Amino acid sequence: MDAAPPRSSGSTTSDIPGELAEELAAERRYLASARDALRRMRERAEKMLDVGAGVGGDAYASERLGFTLTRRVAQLSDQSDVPLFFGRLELADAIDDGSTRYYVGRRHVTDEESHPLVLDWRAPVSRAFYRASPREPLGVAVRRRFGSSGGALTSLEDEHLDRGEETGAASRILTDEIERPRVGPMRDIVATIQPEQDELVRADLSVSLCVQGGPGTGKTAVGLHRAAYLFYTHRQRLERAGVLVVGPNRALIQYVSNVLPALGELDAEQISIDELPAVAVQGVDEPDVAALKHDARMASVLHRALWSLVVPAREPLTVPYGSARHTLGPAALDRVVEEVLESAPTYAAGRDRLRARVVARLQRQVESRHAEAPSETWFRSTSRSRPVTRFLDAVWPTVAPEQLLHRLLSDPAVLAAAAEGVLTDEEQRLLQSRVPARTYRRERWSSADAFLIDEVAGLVERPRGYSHIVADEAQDLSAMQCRALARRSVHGSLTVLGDLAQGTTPWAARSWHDTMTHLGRPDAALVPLTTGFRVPSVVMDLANRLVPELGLDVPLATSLRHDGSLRVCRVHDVVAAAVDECRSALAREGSIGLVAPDSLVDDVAAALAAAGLAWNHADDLAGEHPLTVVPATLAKGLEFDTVVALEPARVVAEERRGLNRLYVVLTRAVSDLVVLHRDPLPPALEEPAAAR
Ligand SMILES: Nc1ncnc2c1ncn2[C@@H]1O[C@H](COP(=O)(O)OP(=O)(O)OP(=O)(O)O)[C@@H](O)[C@H]1O
Repeated sequence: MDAAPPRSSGSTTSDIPGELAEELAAERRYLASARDALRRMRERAEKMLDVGAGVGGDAYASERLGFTLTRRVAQLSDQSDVPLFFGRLELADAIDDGSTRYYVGRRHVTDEESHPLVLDWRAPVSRAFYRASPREPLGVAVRRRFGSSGGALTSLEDEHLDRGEETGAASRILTDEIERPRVGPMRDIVATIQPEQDELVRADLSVSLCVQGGPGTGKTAVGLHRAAYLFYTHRQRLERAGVLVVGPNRALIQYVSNVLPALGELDAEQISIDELPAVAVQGVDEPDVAALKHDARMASVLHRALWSLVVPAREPLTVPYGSARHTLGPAALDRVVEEVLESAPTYAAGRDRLRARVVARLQRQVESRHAEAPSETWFRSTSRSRPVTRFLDAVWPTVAPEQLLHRLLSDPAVLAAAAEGVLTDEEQRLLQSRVPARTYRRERWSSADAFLIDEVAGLVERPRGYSHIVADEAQDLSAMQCRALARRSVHGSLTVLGDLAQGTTPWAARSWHDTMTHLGRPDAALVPLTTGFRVPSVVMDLANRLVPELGLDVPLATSLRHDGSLRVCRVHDVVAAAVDECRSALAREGSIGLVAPDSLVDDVAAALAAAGLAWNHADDLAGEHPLTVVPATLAKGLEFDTVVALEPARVVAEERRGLNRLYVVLTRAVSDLVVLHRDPLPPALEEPAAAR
């Protein structure tokens, strides 16, 4: 089919032909009326909140009602910087009478008679806005997209799918959106979600996904929008058990944490992976030790160490009943222990079950010998009695997870018993190479220890679960971290996002199958994303030269962006040149990231201060300055209009996976990348020098 060029209003109103200008004016009036309607919806909700607060009833019910209404009011708040809708659908069968038009926006807006004025982007009808094409129009005759600025409509683009028109990636509105300067935290992409992204966003809750996508292909955006979509579609279930979004560090979480609230979703928990275990981290492991502690084999060692605490009974258990005594011998007690073990409880539940069953046996003894049922009081006091507790402490002792790990890391015999056949002698020595604190309470736990403690805690008691978990930058997760996530996944519904080429931890995945196995979803669909929305082609081409060196099987990302610039400059004084570059970038609009090898950050900071330039730290992206100084190890997931990247060879040299780190560093720029170096470049970046 020959595609006619779609009708478009251009990006400003002044150059719009008369007919389109009139249509734009009509759309603006519609937007104003939708805003009024939203205001009235909010006023009604506020009134209900006032009334709700005065309603009697029990405290819990009124608290729930207050909570629900407060959230409803918050969800109905209008964002003045974005229009209420960004699209319009005209359905094919209704085009003659013009009645079936749907505006697609960030949330439902209805008039007083409950007629829809704007449909939520997640509603089933809205799906066609993202997916319809001339080949598969999904009932759509005309799709209209709106461009906007500061909350006002500034342009529109029509595609007559019924006439074979399709703008696709050439849409001016899409291009404007991806090329806009980045200011402040990450924004939602609801207006321009692409069909292959939409397919992931709308995947059912029962489906777990593993998305392998190159830098800037929208993985983080897809994960967050999927969470928002699932909240909408399975509201009750997700609000009950919750949604967890996990990222690699606080800086990235802070950068993305506004997206869900801006979409009206206030209930997702967003944390960095290190915040998952409830353990204060104060210590640091040597890299070899950390890698070993993150190894999946540690799960077997810990499992064995914990369950080896359950031992055969040595003594009989005797309890009084009036003046009589009732006893269970070791063999009878061991039979009960066996029964409980067979029921595969958690460690803590097993102890409780053992207590209950042993006392039940004693109760039956009483019944048969005294021909009477002991009272409820006898049952309760016997359950808590010293002989029963002493028996449990000997046979199924309580243990704090920290205590168990401390024992393992400090007592060679304990470790040897638990690690036999699993860890080599050398590895066992490595695990005990740090001088332990005298008691477990004084131990300075490392981040890796925290996940070991979490593993034990998960064997002792099931942790709080979530209906859905989104794991970003998942290529960096260790086996033990994956397991920590898996045990919090109530139904196993996961969105796993990452890029093997950006793996920088010593335990980073080399294949998704391993990661998904540790996450408990070995069969999850692996979906590639390869269209980049952040990094301009010229920059992507440079970064892609590193990929063959990484020895990984990943598809290369291509960029939708053909703007932007790249300069690679050899300079005498990298720090001084960086200050100059930042100064001139500060004269332009947009954010600037000065990304330096970690060892150079102090020098850079001192030079910027001496030059009178102010900047944010990488973990404070909400800071007031356009310039942020980013150690290379914190660059992951972030983006800046201009990136000034220093000393690539040093970035490579400072870590085991330095090449992967450099790949991350080189793919942070939205528009311009300036690479400054004095040391020779890593060979992969040396030639061809055409881009210089
Ligand atoms: N469909 C889209 N429309 C507009 N912008 C988009 C779209 N998809 C992604 N983007 C933008 O592209 C940028 C990169 O997206 P995102 O950070 O989600 O990518 P990523 O794959 O997670 O990147 P990385 O691998 O570097 O972490 C963001 O600014 C995001 O808003």
